[in-house]
Amino acid sequence: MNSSSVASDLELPLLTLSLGSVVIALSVVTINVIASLRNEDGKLPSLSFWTKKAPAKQQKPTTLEVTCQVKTRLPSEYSSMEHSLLLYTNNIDNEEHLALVFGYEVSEDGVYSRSLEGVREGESPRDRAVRGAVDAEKVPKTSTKKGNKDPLARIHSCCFTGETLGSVRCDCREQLCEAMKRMGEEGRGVILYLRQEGRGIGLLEKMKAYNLIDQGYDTQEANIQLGHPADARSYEIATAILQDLRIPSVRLLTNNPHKMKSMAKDGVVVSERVPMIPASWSDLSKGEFQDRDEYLVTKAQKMGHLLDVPKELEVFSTEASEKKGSIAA
Ligand SMILES: Nc1nc2c(ncn2[C@@H]2O[C@H](COP(=O)(O)OP(=O)(O)OP(=O)(O)O)[C@@H](O)[C@H]2O)c(=O)[nH]1
Repeated sequence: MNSSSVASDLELPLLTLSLGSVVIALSVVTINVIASLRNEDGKLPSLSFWTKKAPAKQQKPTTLEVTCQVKTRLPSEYSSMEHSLLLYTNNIDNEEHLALVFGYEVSEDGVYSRSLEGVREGESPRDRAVRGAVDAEKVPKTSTKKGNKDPLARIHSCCFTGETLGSVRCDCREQLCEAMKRMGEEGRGVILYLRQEGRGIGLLEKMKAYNLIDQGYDTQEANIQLGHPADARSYEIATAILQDLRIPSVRLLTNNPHKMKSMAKDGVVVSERVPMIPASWSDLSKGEFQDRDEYLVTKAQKMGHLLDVPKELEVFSTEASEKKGSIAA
């Protein structure tokens, strides 16, 4: 027997041995994997589990798109003029944001929604009427820039407690009514009614914030105590809606400088800021204050709102911290 035949005699059992170990190792791994897949009742997952594809990663769209889905005429007791209520959807959030347009007009230089009035394939005249669009042949083919005074605009975040329930913890209802009244008087204007309850933190968290306010925190501190930013809103949807409405430039009804900066950044010109001064602040001599006065003082003194605080209300800047002190103790 030569040395090479001894080597080949040894190689075969060694190879068989290693293949055997690999097979055993693979079986142990398979048994463990199957065991880990069993449900609590010991059964293996159904066929759909094995055939299900991994969920595609949700890509956030890079370009914001807003679409007006429907428009309707709305006479309101808050204004001398009826307005058009437009409901928008978008590709960034699932909210139905709204625009209240005073002086909606489908004409070459009018304010109207491009996305609503645009001709959609296969739709009948009735379909157009149901979603509130004019007859397709009435939509202008060209457009010219309006030369008139810029329309009033307001970006308004919704407030269920103030607007629906009449809460006086804030001035939201007064601001909405005032904006509608002024736009009715001018015969033009647009309110962008954004579904951003509680400065973007939602009703549940806003109600918790109210309880903290009742314990002595102010409106800004309450948000922060709950782990939220003082203001969680952004306004790019408002700008996109204005662009859809062919409004390049506005007179913005606001005391909030962040809204103005945001408009300008996204390409809408704010040619003028029209302040919103609470009606009750014109005469505080009776010394009758409401919760919202303290709220507005905080906005002016801590959140950058452009409001001159009357001297009668300066008491609120120190009172809150004293109350908090007593809670901490
Ligand atoms: N988190 C929180 N939200 C509040 C409180 N009070 C009112 N809000 C919300 O604040 C928002 C008020 O929005 P706006 O009136 O549009 O905004 P603003 O920042 O006051 O700016 P201008 O009114 O334009 O000057 C609404 O979403 C309300 O629900 C509060 O104490 N805490």
